[in-house]
Amino acid sequence: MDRLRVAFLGPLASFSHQAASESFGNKLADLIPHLSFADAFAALQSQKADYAVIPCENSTNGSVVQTLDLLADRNDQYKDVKVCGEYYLTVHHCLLVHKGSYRSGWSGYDGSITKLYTHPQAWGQCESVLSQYFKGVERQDVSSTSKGAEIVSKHPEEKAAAIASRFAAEFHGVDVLKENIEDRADNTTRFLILRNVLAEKTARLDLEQPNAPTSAEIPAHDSTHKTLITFSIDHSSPGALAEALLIFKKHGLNLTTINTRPSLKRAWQYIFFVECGRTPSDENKDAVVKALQDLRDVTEYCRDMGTWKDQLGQSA
Ligand SMILES: O=C(O)C(=O)C[C@]1(C(=O)O)C=C[C@@H](O)C=C1
Repeated sequence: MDRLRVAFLGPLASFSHQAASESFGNKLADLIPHLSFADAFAALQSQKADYAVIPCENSTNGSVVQTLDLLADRNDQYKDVKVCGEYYLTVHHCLLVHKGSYRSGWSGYDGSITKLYTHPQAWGQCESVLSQYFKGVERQDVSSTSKGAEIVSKHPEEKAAAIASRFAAEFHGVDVLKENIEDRADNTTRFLILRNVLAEKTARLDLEQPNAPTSAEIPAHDSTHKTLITFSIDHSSPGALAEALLIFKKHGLNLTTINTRPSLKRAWQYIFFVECGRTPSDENKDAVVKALQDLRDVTEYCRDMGTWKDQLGQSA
């Protein structure tokens, strides 16, 4: 069988790398780092990659809006990209400093760090430590947590630290000044596994997560398949959103999350991202197709973004 090409946000040792290697670890796969989520989407659309592993939400900090904006696909750039799986990664952040720069460790830390680097999504996962020890310290967004670690490794002259994983510290040869700086021990990021629907070999892959969080750790949804549908509505028509959401109920589809992003067509008009779940049965096997037919009557546009196995609580 051909090797699978899996795109993720690099450089190596990012959390996305970890999610990609864990979710495709038992397959013949080449993991290909990309500079941005947009680059990974573009590689998937142009079939330079068969899959992409992209973060979409974090249990502490909420939605990854950059990913939602790419899924919104306002300019029809990624029309063959669909979701085919999900992966939950427990995310532990560390404060990383240039090798040998703080020899007495966290207990001897003198408050001299003047700059912090990380991916924008990580700040909101570590607010307690940041507000307690790094008030007023400059925060520099970088393209990924591992990019932050790489910068710190290359700049001994800066009094800087990066927020990234222990794996990134080892990979980039920097020291861990403090570990587990995330606000919550159960800090988890959900990654979507995307595929190009035109790539033949992606149609058959079974993507089970053997180590998925169990229902004791995270409450499971009462469903085993999830579907993502994006749509926009005519906001001037009273009840248009309620009407659209009732269609999910009519077809026995349980709403699990709803997100919005600006449509960028008119101010205060939105694209809705609705995830719904169902336990597959003979009765509901056409539920998604029927719901999409009905939605087309009440929405301005709507798009089926794929169906995949719910991994929450599957290993319980
Ligand atoms: O910067 C990384 O290491 C990433 O893989 C991105 C990302 C994200 O966007 O959510 C992934 C997991 C963590 O939540 C923090 C950052």
